Amino acid sequence: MSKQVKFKRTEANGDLPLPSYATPGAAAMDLRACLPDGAVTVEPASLVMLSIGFCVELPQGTEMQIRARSGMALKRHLMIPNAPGTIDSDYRGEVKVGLYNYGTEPVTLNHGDRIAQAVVADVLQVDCREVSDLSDTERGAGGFGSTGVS
Ligand SMILES: O=c1ccn([C@H]2C[C@H](O)[C@@H](COP(=O)(O)OP(=O)(O)OP(=O)(O)O)O2)c(=O)[nH]1
Ligand SMILES: [Mg+2]
Repeated sequence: MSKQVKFKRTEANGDLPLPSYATPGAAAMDLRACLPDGAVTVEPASLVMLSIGFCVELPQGTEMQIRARSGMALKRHLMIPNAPGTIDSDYRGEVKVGLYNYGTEPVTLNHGDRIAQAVVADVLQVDCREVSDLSDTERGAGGFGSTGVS
């Protein structure tokens, strides 16, 4: 059985449907903008924080990742600066999406527009232990392109 995520509607959200998966195989559920005043315009080089109209309760051991929808990011020039946004399993506040307009034109968003998508994923919370030596590997300390380009 799939895990359950609880959504609590905010006072400002009278009508938005629950986030949902657009297709049976979708990895992420779409999140809509809750804009009680109807619309918001994001000016170039400006950031808006939009509510999705719900608070969430995630199962312990999971997180929600707030990711850009490709069309929003690549065609409408609205990116999520803190991508992926992290929703902790113990967070009970309103889920918000930050959108930054990196284009040159203002972008208007309307109430109910699908502004982002959310993946719920398992997470490991580990014990952090300090040591004086780490195990040897073929890579060692090589990184940042050390294995070549092509
Ligand atoms: O895009 C986001 C990112 C975060 N949050 C909420 C849920 C998350 O559980 C909480 C804290 O987020 P994060 O850990 O990324 O922020 P922080 O700067 O580390 O703040 P804190 O000290 O509260 O953890 O803020 C959102 O609503 N949207
Ligand atoms: Mg944090």
